[in-house]
Amino acid sequence: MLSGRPTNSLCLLLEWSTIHRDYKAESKRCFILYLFNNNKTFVKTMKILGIPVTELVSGLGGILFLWSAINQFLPKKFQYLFQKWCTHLVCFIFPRIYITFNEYCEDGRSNEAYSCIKNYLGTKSVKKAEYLKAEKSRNSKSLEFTLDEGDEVVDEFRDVKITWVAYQETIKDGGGGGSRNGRPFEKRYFILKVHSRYRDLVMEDYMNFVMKEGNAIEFKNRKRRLYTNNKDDDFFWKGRWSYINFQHPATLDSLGMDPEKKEKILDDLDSFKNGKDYYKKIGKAWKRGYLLYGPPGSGKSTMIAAMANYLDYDIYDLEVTTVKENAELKQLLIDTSNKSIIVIEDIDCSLNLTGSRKKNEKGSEEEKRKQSDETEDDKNKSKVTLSGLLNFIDGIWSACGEERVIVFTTNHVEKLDPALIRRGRMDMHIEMSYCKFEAFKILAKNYLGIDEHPLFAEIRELLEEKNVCPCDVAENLMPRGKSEDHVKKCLVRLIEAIKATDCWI
Ligand SMILES: Nc1ncnc2c1ncn2[C@@H]1O[C@H](COP(=O)(O)OP(=O)(O)OP(=O)(O)O)[C@@H](O)[C@H]1O
Repeated sequence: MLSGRPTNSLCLLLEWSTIHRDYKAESKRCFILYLFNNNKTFVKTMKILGIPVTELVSGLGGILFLWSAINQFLPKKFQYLFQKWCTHLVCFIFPRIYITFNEYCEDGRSNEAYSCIKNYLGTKSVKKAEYLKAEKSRNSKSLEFTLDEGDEVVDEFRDVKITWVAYQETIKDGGGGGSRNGRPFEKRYFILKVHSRYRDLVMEDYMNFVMKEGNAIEFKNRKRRLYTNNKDDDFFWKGRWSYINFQHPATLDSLGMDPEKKEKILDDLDSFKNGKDYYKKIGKAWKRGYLLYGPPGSGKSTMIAAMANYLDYDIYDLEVTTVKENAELKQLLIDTSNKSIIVIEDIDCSLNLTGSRKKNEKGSEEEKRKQSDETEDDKNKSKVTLSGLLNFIDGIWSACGEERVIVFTTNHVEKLDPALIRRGRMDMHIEMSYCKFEAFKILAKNYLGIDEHPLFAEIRELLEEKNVCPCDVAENLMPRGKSEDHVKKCLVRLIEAIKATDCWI
C-alpha cells in the first residue's frame, strides 16, 4: 500500500474501519503508516478521511502537548479517571482481551503455565522475533531462546492472530510472591492479546495447545535423570528422591541378545509409548511392567538403560530395603514423574517374597512371638510387605500418573511369589539368557567391528555346548583394536575362556 524506507523515529499504527477512497479502498482494516523524517512529497499529499496526514500528525502532536500540560495541573485522581476512560474508549473501538501470565504464582511457587509459554514462544520467536534472549539451564541439553523484554511475537492458530509480549519489571518493595521477604526482584510475565471475539477459542483450545507444546519442548530439551531413594548428599534432591543426570550409552541395538526377542521388545515398547488412546479406551492405567530374569551378567541392567534411552524416560532406582513401610513406598510412588521407568533390581533379595502372601502379611503365631523379641536392628529393617508392593505396582495409587514403566530384575525367577509377577502386573517376562551365537555376533560387531571370521564356526559350536554369560563374552572382546591380529587374539582368548568353563548346557 505504501512504499519507501520506514523511519526509525516515527512509526504510527492506525486502525480505521474505512479509509479514504483515494488510498485503495480495498484495504479496509489495519495498516501501518510509516512516516518519513524528511517530509516526503507523498506523505505531504496523503489524506486520511479527507484530512491531510501532515495536519493529522500536527493535530495529534498538539493534543499530546496539551494533554501533558493539563496533566501537570490535574489532581492524581482525575488523571487516573481520565486514563481509565481512555482505556475503555480504546477497548470499545478495538475490543481485545489481555491475559497476563506471571512467572510466579501469588504463593511464590513458579507458574507452570509461564514456563510452558516460554518454551513454546521460544520456538516461535526464533523464527519471528527481532530481539531474543538465549540461556542454558543446568537441566537442559541445549540453548533455549526466549523473547526479550518488550518484544512481541504474533502467533497464528486456526487463522486467528494472537499477539504475545514479554515484559520484565523490577519490583522494589518485594511484594507479590510469598518467598520474597520484602527484597526487590525481577517480575517477568507474558501478556496475550487477541480480539475479544476469539475469547473462548483462545482460553480453551489455544491455551491447551500451547501447554501441550510447551511441555513437549521442555521434555525434549531436558537432561534425563537417574533417581534413587537412598539418601546421598552428593546428589540433587527432588521430593523424596535424589538424582544425578543420567548418561548411559547402552542402546537396544548394541545389546547382545536374540534378534527376534529384541524385535518383540521393541514392538512392545513402541505400542506402549504410542498407546495413550488405547489405554484410555480399555480403561487401564497407562503403565507397563517388565520382568527381566536371567543369570548374573546377562545384561538386565544394561537392558534397563537401553529401554530408558529408547523411550527417552527418567529412571527411578528404588531400593526397597531402605523403605521403612508401605506408606513410605506409596509416597515414593507419588513423587515419581510421568514418562519414567521405576526399577527394583534383584527383587528376590529386596523382600522376603518366597513364602505365601498370607503368611507374610498376617504372620504365623511363631512370627508374632518373634516380633515381641525384636532388637533395635530389627526395628530399622524394612517393614514393606508383599501386599504393599502389589499395591505399589497396580493399586489405586499407581494410576496417579501416566506413561510409567515398572521393571523388576531377578536372578531367581522361581523364588518369586506368583502374584507379584502374574501377567497384568509384570506384563512381559523377558529372559536374559546365556550368550547364544546370534547374540555373540552382535557383540563381535560392536566390540570388534566384524561380521564374519573363520573362527566364528568354532565359537558357534562351543556356544551350543556351554553356558557363557554375555558379560564374559564382552570382556574377552575388549579392548578394541583394528588390526587382523588383534581381532584374532580376542577371538582365540574367547575360545579358550569358553573351553575353560564347566557350565555345560
Ligand atoms: N546382553 C548383553 N549385551 C551387551 N553387553 C552385555 C550384555 N550382558 C552383559 N553385558 C555387559 O556386561 C556388563 C554387566 O552387565 P549387566 O550389569 O547389565 O548384567 P546384569 O544381568 O544386570 O547382572 P546382575 O544380575 O549381576 O546385576 C555390562 O557392562 C555390559 O556391558
